[in-house]
Formats: sequence, structure tokens, C-alpha cells
Amino acid sequence: MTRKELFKNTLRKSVHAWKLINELPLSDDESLMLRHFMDQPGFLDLHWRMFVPAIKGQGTEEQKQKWLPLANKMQIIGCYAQTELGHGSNVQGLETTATFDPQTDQFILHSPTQTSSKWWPGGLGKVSTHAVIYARLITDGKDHGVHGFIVQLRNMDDHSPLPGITIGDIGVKFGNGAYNSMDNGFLMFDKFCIPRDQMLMRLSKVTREGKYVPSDVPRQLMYGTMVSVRQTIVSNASIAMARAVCIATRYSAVRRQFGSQNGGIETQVIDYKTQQNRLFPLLASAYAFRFVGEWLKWLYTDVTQRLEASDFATLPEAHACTAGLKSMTTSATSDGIEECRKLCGGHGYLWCSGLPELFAVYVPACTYEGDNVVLQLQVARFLMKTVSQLGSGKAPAGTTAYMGRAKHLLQCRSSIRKAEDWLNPAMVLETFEARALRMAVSCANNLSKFENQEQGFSELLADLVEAAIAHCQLIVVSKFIVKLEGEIKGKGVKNQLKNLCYIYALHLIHKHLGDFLSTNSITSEQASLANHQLRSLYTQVRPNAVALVDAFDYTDHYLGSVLGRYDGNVYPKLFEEALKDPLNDTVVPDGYHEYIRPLIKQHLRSARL
Ligand SMILES: CCCCC/C=C\C/C=C\C/C=C\C/C=C\CCCC(=O)SCCNC(=O)CCNC(=O)[C@H](O)C(C)(C)COP(=O)(O)OP(=O)(O)OC[C@H]1O[C@@H](n2cnc3c(N)ncnc32)[C@H](O)[C@@H]1OP(=O)(O)O
Ligand SMILES: Cc1cc2nc3c(=O)[nH]c(=O)nc-3n(C[C@H](O)[C@H](O)[C@H](O)COP(=O)(O)OP(=O)(O)OC[C@H]3O[C@@H](n4cnc5c(N)ncnc54)[C@H](O)[C@@H]3O)c2cc1C
Repeated sequence: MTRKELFKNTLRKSVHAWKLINELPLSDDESLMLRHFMDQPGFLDLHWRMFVPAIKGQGTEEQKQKWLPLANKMQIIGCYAQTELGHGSNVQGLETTATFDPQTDQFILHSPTQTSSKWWPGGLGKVSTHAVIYARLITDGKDHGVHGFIVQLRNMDDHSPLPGITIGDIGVKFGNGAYNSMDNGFLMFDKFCIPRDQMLMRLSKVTREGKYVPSDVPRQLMYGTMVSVRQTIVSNASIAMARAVCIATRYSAVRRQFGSQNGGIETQVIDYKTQQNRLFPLLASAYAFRFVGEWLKWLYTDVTQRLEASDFATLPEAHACTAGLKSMTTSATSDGIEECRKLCGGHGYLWCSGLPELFAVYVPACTYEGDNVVLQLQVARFLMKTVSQLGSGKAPAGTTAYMGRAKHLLQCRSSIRKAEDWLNPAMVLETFEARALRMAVSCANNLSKFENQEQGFSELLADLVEAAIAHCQLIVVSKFIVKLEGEIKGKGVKNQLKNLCYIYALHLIHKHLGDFLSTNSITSEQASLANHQLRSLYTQVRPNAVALVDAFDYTDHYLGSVLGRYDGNVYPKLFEEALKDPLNDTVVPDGYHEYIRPLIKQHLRSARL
């Protein structure tokens, strides 16, 4: 499809999905599922995942009563317009202004520079009638920082932009289809006026007289919509990873190379330990991210309930967990999808493997909802704060509770003696805790050598990110272990999950061996015992690998992959796909007479053939 066709077709699908949601009707969870199977980024994502939650989270009761019924019936379509051409990560640095005019009781929205144009918001370019806009609030010449506003962008009769608004699509993005179904847009305001009651005023207010009444709750609640989306992105990482792994695992069982004896069949590539060493940790990650995603959903629900009761104590942890896990799981999934492409050899590079499209549509997850490095630095700040408070009498809680055992974890030596000890959950956990704590403490010690903490932080950014990742990996490992200790039904299933849990943990040790050795969390002998155990786990997972991906229950239609077909009938179908290519419509290609024939004829003449 051309870009225009792709965009229009996605509109068709989105509107059809919305019709089904109403007609059947579908519950909220089922509607999310439907969105998932629609399988293309589109304006519904931003309307439901960001525009509506922003109003719910930041609007007053009256604002919710006014706007939510319209949004819930989709009589208005909204998007979330925060990022600007010049600033995305640095939200405090946004330039769009919203200046209160007491004479008209209105805010004047203005884009003072080119870099202040909104740039990137999905659904903005061509579809949305409304947006939640983030802009610097100015009253009486004073800048109060960034706040949210509900703004109508387009005329409700003919969809034309309202006077004072310039709006459009930002152009083609990575990949062929991928994210190009979405109208990520730009937007500029030229002194565009909105009524005062369209500032989202649950957190802070501007009175009729133009007095700014700051919020008595943490201003970070304004970032709540991002926290909620980051949480859902973790579960989605599992879905995308599982999809790639399903394709690569099934195909690795079909594909054979070498090893034929006396004319017999060749070896299935899934039997090579190198293939297993690349594939099975990704399979394990798909399960691990699912479980940590479930836990994060619980954490998010819990913090939301606490916030409603004005208990802000767990907000920093919820922010650190959602930011860190969003970052860690999306980076691992993007890399994992690309690894799965390579695991499928040359055929993985074919569009019909389903992997190139999956990669192209998935990879921006490393950037949207916060650049992955910027987000790990938030985790690092949280860890440094926690370390600095050790010994102050304030016991660390939740995911940092292990830091409360700093004295022990800084000194302990791993008691792993034989390979099977690596199947002991307490020993594995302690290894990850020791590594995470020692990396955090080492950063804190290095920071304390700087007179200026911020300067020290800038100098140590790379180490801080590594310490943050170590903490996030510990969370994933520990939540997998908790899951195993919980309510899993069926001994066989539990055994399979146990294998995957230890593959997940031990491959991380192998991959980050430098961290584990340099922090003396394990010895080199213990590292080789971990490798030994890992190989043995691969052997145990091998006979069940295909069943473990079948368990994701993805249909062939959803996978969209010739290589990942459930029936394994890969080769005939690759031919079928190839023959569908427009280049094969004719035997002699268009261009033959123009370019190939004159070239050949010229050579034939000079060779006198
Ligand atoms: C095949 C199809 C795909 C299938 C998938 C299916 C479905 C799709 C699923 C999901 C996707 C859903 C939606 C659609 C997808 C994409 C949409 C993308 C939309 C966007 O892309 S939308 C823009 C997002 N754009 C960002 O993401 C900007 C990143 N930049 C920031 O987020 C901040 O700007 C930050 C944090 C970097 C610095 O901020 P800063 O400079 O203001 O703050 P500072 O560092 O000084 O921190 C001061 C104190 O605030 C605390 N703090 C900070 N943030 C907090 C928070 N959120 N909550 C609670 N506390 C927080 C700190 O911890 C500290 O606390 P303390 O003072 O105690 O230390
Ligand atoms: C597909 C897609 C959809 C999007 N949808 C929306 C949307 O609906 N609404 C919306 O408002 N926005 C949206 N965005 C924008 C997105 O949220 C931002 O692109 C993202 O937050 C990253 O910001 P940036 O582009 O400014 O990156 P930058 O901050 O410019 O990052 C560039 C590089 O600088 C590094 N860097 C930046 N700051 C630091 C630092 N402090 N320390 C160390 N390194 C740093 C980063 O790690 C990165 O390597 C979307 C983006 C994409 C790709």
C-alpha cells in the first residue's frame, strides 16, 4: 500500500474495531485485545491510552463530566501532544506558552519558535479533533512551568484546522508499513485562545483574577499518564518478544543443516547448542516479561489507589519501576526480535518471515514514552537516593528492600559449590542482589568524591545506567521466582517454567559476567558452573521448546509469518509467497526492452556472437 492507502485502511480498521466494541459489546479488556489483534498503530491508541487517561488523571470533576462522555463515545478524538521539535526528553524545557489573559478570561497558546512546534504526537497530524497540550503556564508575566490544557484543534463540521492552528503529518518513518499507519503530527499555535476552564486544574489552578494556585500534591502527578503507558508497554514487550520467538523456534525445528550421515536427514538447527544459547534465553525472556508485567500492573493499581487516598509514599518507586522496566524490556525485545531474524538465517530477512515488519513497528518503543537511557537515569537517581538514606533509620521498602541488608550483601560470598546449586532460588537471588547493590554503592562512592553532585552524576552517567539495569534485572528475576512459588497449576508446567526462570537468570550472569566478577558477587569457577547448568537446562527445554511457543496461542494469521507457520509447511509456502510478488506477474520484467536488452545486444555485437 502507498502511505495514503495504508493510513486510510487503518482508519477503516480502527472505526470497524470501535463499531464491534459497541455492538458486541466488548469489555475494556476485550477491547484492548481487539486493538492488539488489529495489530497496527492507529489513532485509537493515543485517544484511549493517553488522551482519556490524561483528562481522568489531571481534570477536575467538572472537566471530567464535560469531556469524558464526549471522548468515551468518540464524539471527539484526542491525542497527547507533549513532545516538541526541540524537546522531548526534557519536559521541563518545553517552549509552547499558555499565557493567561485576565481581560478575556482565556489562555493564549503560542509557539514562539520553530523548535516549539509540537512534533511527534500520534493521531495529531490528520485525525484528532482535540488534544491535551503541554505548555508553559504564564500568569502576570510569571512562568509556572509546564501544565496540561484541553484544546480543540479542528472544526467539527469539515475537519479543517481552526484559525491560528497550523497542523500536519511529520512524514514517513522507519520501515515500509510499520508505524506509517499512524499520523504522527506537527502543530503550531499562533496566539490561539482557549477558555480558562480548559486548563487541566486538578493539580493546580488559575483563578478568574489570574492568580496561580499551586498544587498541594507532588507536581509529578502531571506525568501520571506516562507512568500508566510505561506500565502497559512492559506487558506488550512480552507479547512482541513471544511473537518473534514463536517464529524463530518453530522455524528452527523445521530448518535442517549439516550432520547428515549415510544420506540420512540433516540436523534440525534447533539442536545446535549455539542456536539454543541464542534462542532459549529469548524464550525465557518472553515468559519473564509477562510475569513482571503482571506484577507491574498490580504495583500500578496499588499506587493509583494510594494516590486517590493522598498517600504519595510509593510514587517514587512506581516511577522508578515503570521507567526502568519499560526501558529494560523494550531494549531487550528490540534486540531479541533482530536476533530472531538472524536465527532464521537468510529467510528471516524475507518480508514474509514477519520479522522485518515486527522489528520496524516495535523498535520505536525504545524511544517513545521516554528514551531508554534517560529512563534508566531516573532509576539511577532513585537508587542513589536510596543508598544515601541507608543507615538513616528509614528502611528501604518494596523493590529496594534488599538494600536494607546492605551490610550482609556487601560482604557475603556466594556459596555455590556445584552446578545444581544454581537451581536454588535463594542463592540465585542473593547473587543478583549482591551485584545490584555493589554496583549502586560503587556509583554512590564515586559520586561522593565529587564536590558538586550534579557534576559527578554527569561524569558517571554510563556507570549509573549499568547499575540501574542491574537493579531492573534483579526485579525481573525475583518476580519470576515469586511466580514459581505461587499458584501455578500442574507440576509439568511448573517444571517447564522453572527451567525457563533459571535460563533467564543464568544467561544474564553469562552476558554480564564482567559485572558479577568485578563486584566479586561470584568467582570465575562459579561462573563456569553457571554455564554448565545453563547447557543442561537447554537440553531439558529442547523437547518442549515448540510446545512452549505454541502455548502463546498465536494464530497463523496474527503471526503473519511463513517461517512461523503452525504446520511447519515452510518451503511450499515460501514458493507461494514468492510467486505472489508483482515482479513475478510477467516472466520478462518491465525494463527489459529499455535497459537489459540494449546492454546485452551491445556486448553480443562487440563479441561477434
Ligand atoms: C504492532 C502494533 C503494536 C502493538 C502494541 C499494542 C499496543 C500498544 C501499547 C502501548 C503503547 C501505547 C500507546 C501508544 C504508543 C506510543 C505513544 C508514545 C507517546 C509518547 O511518547 S508521549 C511523550 C513521552 N515523553 C516522555 O516520556 C518524556 C521523557 N521525559 C520525562 O518523563 C521526564 O521529563 C524526566 C523523567 C526524564 C525528567 O523529568 P524532570 O526534569 O521534570 O524531572 P527530574 O529528573 O528533575 O525529577 C524530578 C523529580 O520527579 C520525579 N519524577 C520524574 N518523572 C516522574 C514520574 N513520571 N512520576 C513520578 N515522579 C517522577 C523524579 O524521580 C524526581 O524525583 P525526586 O525529586 O524525588 O528525585
Ligand atoms: C513512534 C513515536 C511515537 C511518539 N508519540 C508521541 C506522542 O504521541 N506524543 C508525544 O508527546 N510524543 C511522542 N513521541 C515522542 C517521544 O516521546 C520522544 O521522542 C521521546 O520522549 C524521546 O525524546 P527526544 O526525541 O527528545 O530524544 P532526545 O532526548 O533528543 O534523545 C537523543 C539522544 O540523547 C540522549 N539523551 C537525552 N537526554 C539525555 C540525558 N539527560 N542524559 C543522557 N543522555 C541523554 C538520549 O539517550 C538519546 O540517545 C513519539 C516518538 C516516537 C518515535
